[in-house]
Amino acid sequence: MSDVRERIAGARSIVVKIGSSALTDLADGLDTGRLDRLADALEARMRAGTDVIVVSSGAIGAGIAPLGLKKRPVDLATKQAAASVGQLALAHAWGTSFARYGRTVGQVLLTADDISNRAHHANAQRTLDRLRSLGAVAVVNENDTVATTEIRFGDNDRLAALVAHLAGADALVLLSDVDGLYDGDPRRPGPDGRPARLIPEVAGPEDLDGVIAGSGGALGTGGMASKLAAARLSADAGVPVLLAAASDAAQALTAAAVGTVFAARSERLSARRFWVRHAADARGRIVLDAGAVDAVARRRRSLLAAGVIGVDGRFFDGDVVEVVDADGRVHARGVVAYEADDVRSMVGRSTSDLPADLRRPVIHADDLVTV
Ligand SMILES: Nc1ncnc2c1ncn2[C@@H]1O[C@H](COP(=O)(O)OP(=O)(O)O)[C@@H](O)[C@H]1O
Ligand SMILES: N[C@@H](CCC(=O)OP(=O)(O)O)C(=O)O
Repeated sequence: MSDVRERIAGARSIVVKIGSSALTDLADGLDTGRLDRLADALEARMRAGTDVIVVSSGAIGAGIAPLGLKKRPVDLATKQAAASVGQLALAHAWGTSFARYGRTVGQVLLTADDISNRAHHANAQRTLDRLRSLGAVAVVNENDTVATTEIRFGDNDRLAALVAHLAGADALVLLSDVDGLYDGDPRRPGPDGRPARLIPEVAGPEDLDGVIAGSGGALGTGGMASKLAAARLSADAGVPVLLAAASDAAQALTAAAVGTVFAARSERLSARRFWVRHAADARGRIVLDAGAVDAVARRRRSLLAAGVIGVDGRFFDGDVVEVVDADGRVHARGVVAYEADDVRSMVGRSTSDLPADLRRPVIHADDLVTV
């Protein structure tokens, strides 16, 4: 067995994320039979000595039928209403299912802000840790009712990867309705007519060359692209990932011998660079000319005012901003040294033209992380 699979099979603490499609269907809502089988596999892993945190999607999917809706809502307010109805059913179902084993469940609802805000982050960490030490299983979901478009994780794959980082987990398991990563959307044949092929192991970004990550099903949110982004985030945090079908949960959670595994980086990104790249909300954008993009993204230089051609948003020194090219493509994120209006006054000027208090780089190389 590969080292990565061994690491996941032997992990002392894991985060297991379960997608909407594994727990709900459009017509009948929450499927408690499937949820029970997942709880069986999770309980078995806990009894084998592993700490488990569950990230469960499915609130919106579980709220559709009770509200008399015919399909997954697309507007934010109806999604939030469905999530508020469905979350109650979802948490109750997890509670009832684990009660078969005498196991208590704690509900933890988080937003993106809670992960980037230091105080909230510490509180969430403490709650998860205490639930674990009390023998209860945390069931996490996004706090959909208060999350707005700006602060939404957008998908629970990313939330799960951030929770794995926050909890210092040794592995992340993503359980979906697909049995792994394919080189193209498995629902469609590729351009040459052949069926998509399963990729058993992703050792690094080069293994993703040519892979087409398609959209999700009728109930899922992010599709394969959000799982790949979550796998990359986890790799940076030093956490290996297993992507498998929820119907294979028992095998996935014992020998990890199914699905696709993603190796972690051998050296995890420092906490600060990880935060800049993945966790912090960007407060604005700085637009660069082509020379500055090359200097910053390829040659890892500090960003100087001379290469800046535009500034978007209101931000202050110390905030995280996106560094984009003239077409809006994001190349890096960084901690900006000035507030937005100061950067606006510096656009295109060489350092020697600037007043003495504006001569530091707009973003120092140590504070820049490519994306
Ligand atoms: N390259 C790919 N490999 C595997 N699945 C893919 C790929 N591209 C698109 N998909 C689709 O992504 C879906 C899983 O994403 P999603 O529906 O968001 O799942 P979940 O609800 O578990 O988060 C699968 O049903 C699959 O059809
Ligand atoms: N918080 C939402 C999560 C939506 C979501 O990310 O779904 P999925 O892509 O199935 O993991 C819900 O519970 O419906």
